[in-house]
Amino acid sequence: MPEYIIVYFNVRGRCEAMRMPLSDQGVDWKEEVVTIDTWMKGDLKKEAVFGQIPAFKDGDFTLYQSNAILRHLARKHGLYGKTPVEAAQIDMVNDGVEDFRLKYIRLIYQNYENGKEDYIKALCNELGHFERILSKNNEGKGFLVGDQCAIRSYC
Ligand SMILES: CCCCC[C@H](O)/C=C/[C@H]1[C@@H](SC[C@H](NC(=O)CC[C@H](N)C(=O)O)C(=O)NCC(=O)O)CC(=O)[C@@H]1C/C=C\CCCC(=O)O
Repeated sequence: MPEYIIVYFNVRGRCEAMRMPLSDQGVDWKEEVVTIDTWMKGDLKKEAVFGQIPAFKDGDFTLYQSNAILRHLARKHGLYGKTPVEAAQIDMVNDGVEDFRLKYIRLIYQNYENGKEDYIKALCNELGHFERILSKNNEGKGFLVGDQCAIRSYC
């Protein structure tokens, strides 16, 4: 029985960034897929610390906030760099991805028809930030930071 359970809607959304490292590291997990109807009943929302999912169950421990879940997995599975500086660099990239994700979510949920053209135009610049970070590590031949995979190397 896997010790990890991801509780989330039936979308990639905020959980694909967990699924890829777990899969690549050969770590098993179970999915508890939440339907909209179940969510609208309100029990799960009431139970959620901030009224939202994903939730991540690690044995008897349940964690909310997707970025906290990623950092938890990074610490547990050696994906958080070798030094405090490398961990801080990984946090910086994770926060950069969060900024990028929020722009995507605003586009999807608030401004799709009027915003999609500008969003696509800005994509090269947005992704360029991450390319420049990669290029600075071992002339782009390395990982995000240091000389090993990190939790944010996957997306
Ligand atoms: C009744 C509303 C159902 C919404 C389901 C829908 O699939 C939404 C998904 C998008 C949300 S995640 C769901 C949201 N949780 C959070 O925003 C958590 C934020 C927290 N800071 C964290 O964990 O980091 C939530 O619980 N909504 C319900 C509520 O009552 O508030 C944000 C996304 O990224 C999800 C997907 C967006 C687009 C889907 C595109 C296709 C894909 O990625 O597969």
